[in-house]
Amino acid sequence: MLRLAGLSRAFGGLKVLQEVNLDIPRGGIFGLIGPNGAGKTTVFNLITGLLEPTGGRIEFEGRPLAGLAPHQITRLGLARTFQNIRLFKEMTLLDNVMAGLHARLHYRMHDLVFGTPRFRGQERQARERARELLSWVGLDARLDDRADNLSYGDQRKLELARALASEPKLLLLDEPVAGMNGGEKDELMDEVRRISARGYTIFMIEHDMHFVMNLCQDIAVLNFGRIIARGTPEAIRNNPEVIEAYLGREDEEDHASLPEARP
Ligand SMILES: Nc1ncnc2c1ncn2[C@@H]1O[C@H](COP(=O)(O)OP(=O)(O)OP(=O)(O)O)[C@@H](O)[C@H]1O
Repeated sequence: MLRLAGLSRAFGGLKVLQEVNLDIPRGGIFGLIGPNGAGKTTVFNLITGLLEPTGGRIEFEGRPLAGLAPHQITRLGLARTFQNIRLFKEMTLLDNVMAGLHARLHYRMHDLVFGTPRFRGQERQARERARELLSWVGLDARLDDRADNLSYGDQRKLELARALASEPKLLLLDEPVAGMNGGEKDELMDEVRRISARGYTIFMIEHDMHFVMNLCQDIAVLNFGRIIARGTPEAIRNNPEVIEAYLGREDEEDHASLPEARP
């Protein structure tokens, strides 16, 4: 579904990604892990058109993404959440998700200004869909709350609902459980599983090993801008090069081990 071929990116003399090759098949939940600064977010920024590669190419469903603007890439069916939450904080939950849906609506300025039946019909449908998406992440009881009244964990869930509003085929999640407590992580794990079961392909970057190892069937490891391993959670956990990448860095206190997945 998504192919990265010889993908490279440098910032000045700093080679952040070096000839990354990665094929992400349709369906399932794919994880990209790696120590801080390995280049993971840069991979997402290249895929979503926020950055241009300095080498190599990206194809989505066989179509090269080179030269496309981020909104054009979104229209092809690719959506993402960000490591640093980006919500409309003073707007309600419903309006935040509706904002994501508007990219897909088909009315003209005329319809909007005059409140035509076409406009009203589409708005009604959008509101229903927004409600449904909020229920997928367990926030449907708080439709009219302001986004900034949510806990940090719930703001992340709202971001996920908003990303789903663009009807993506592939959903990129950048550290979805960062800042969440244990209970929130477990809830999100169930919600991501259910979203995946609805037919969305999911590609996540995540530092929380328990979350990644339990959720992803297929994991790649990035270290210093190169893919050093790819495989099942079991294979990744036992890969000596991966263990070395994590254990070999003293600044990685919270990532210093690859814990066993809970059954
Ligand atoms: N716009 C930029 N300009 C210059 N350097 C950058 C830029 N974006 C990223 N970098 C550098 O590229 C390297 C990789 O960063 P990136 O954010 O992709 O890593 P990461 O694996 O996502 O890290 P983390 O797990 O900490 O989020 C870092 O050394 C970072 O400082």
